[in-house]
Amino acid sequence: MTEGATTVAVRPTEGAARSLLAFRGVEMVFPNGVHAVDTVDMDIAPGEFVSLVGPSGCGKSTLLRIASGLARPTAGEVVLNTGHIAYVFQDPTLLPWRTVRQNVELCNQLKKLPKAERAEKARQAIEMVGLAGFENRHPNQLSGGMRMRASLARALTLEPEVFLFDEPFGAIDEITRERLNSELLRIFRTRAFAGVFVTHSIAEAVFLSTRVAVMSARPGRIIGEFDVPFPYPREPELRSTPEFAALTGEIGRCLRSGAQ
Ligand SMILES: Nc1ncnc2c1ncn2[C@@H]1O[C@H](COP(=O)(O)OP(=O)(O)OP(=O)(O)O)[C@@H](O)[C@H]1O
Repeated sequence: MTEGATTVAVRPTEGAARSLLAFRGVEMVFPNGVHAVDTVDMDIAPGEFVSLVGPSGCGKSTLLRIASGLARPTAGEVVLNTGHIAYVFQDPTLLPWRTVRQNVELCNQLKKLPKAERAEKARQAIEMVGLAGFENRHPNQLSGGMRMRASLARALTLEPEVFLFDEPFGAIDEITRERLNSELLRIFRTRAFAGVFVTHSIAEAVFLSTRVAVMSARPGRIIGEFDVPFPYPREPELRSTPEFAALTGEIGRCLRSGAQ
């Protein structure tokens, strides 16, 4: 499900250069004593697409949940300089009894937008994710990749300035995943949101991002940040260049050093 504008602290934007989303000393210890996240400081500026990679259970999803306001940190704070935030999960969470169009309209229906306006926003989002012609299908009539496109379209109708992705393509086959990566980049450049993307794939992180942040094993903290120098638009062939391999290798070494 996509989320509205709820978070720990929402402050008005004062200048274009400031961060849209900032983690300030964020720490998370669950009531059962699990220390999931240890002092994370990170800024995400407009135009940035930051991927988070780290060992399983290091607190990546927890950080996204905190950023979206779904969870409250036990120390520190998240500062969100926009009210427009959206979130997509690995599970597309579509309502099976609603068509693609009805699913994509859902958030704006809940926000009580006039019917014509929400229909137009849904039409644009469906077109943007390449689902035009499939509006009247139900989720069980779609492939996994198409369901994820529908989930993306639903989030896009919120016109997010900050877009959080929790491993959205993790359950999708390699070829479809690469195609969805390219399409997500096109949408990123058209809609100009700031992205935070959780993935287990270093190659996916490098292909998509302006920056990759590496987390240690639990309790997760940021142990390395890597700027990705490749200009956009990025073509799929980028993945087979020596420069791409060198950067993924460097990030892999950092990841292993913190994996314990
Ligand atoms: N509500 C909760 N109560 C207690 N422990 C939790 C809760 N939610 C998550 N955890 C634990 O916190 C740790 C971090 O979980 P989280 O889902 O954030 O990790 P992750 O890095 O996203 O993992 P993965 O890569 O496997 O998806 C895990 O050990 C998890 O079991």
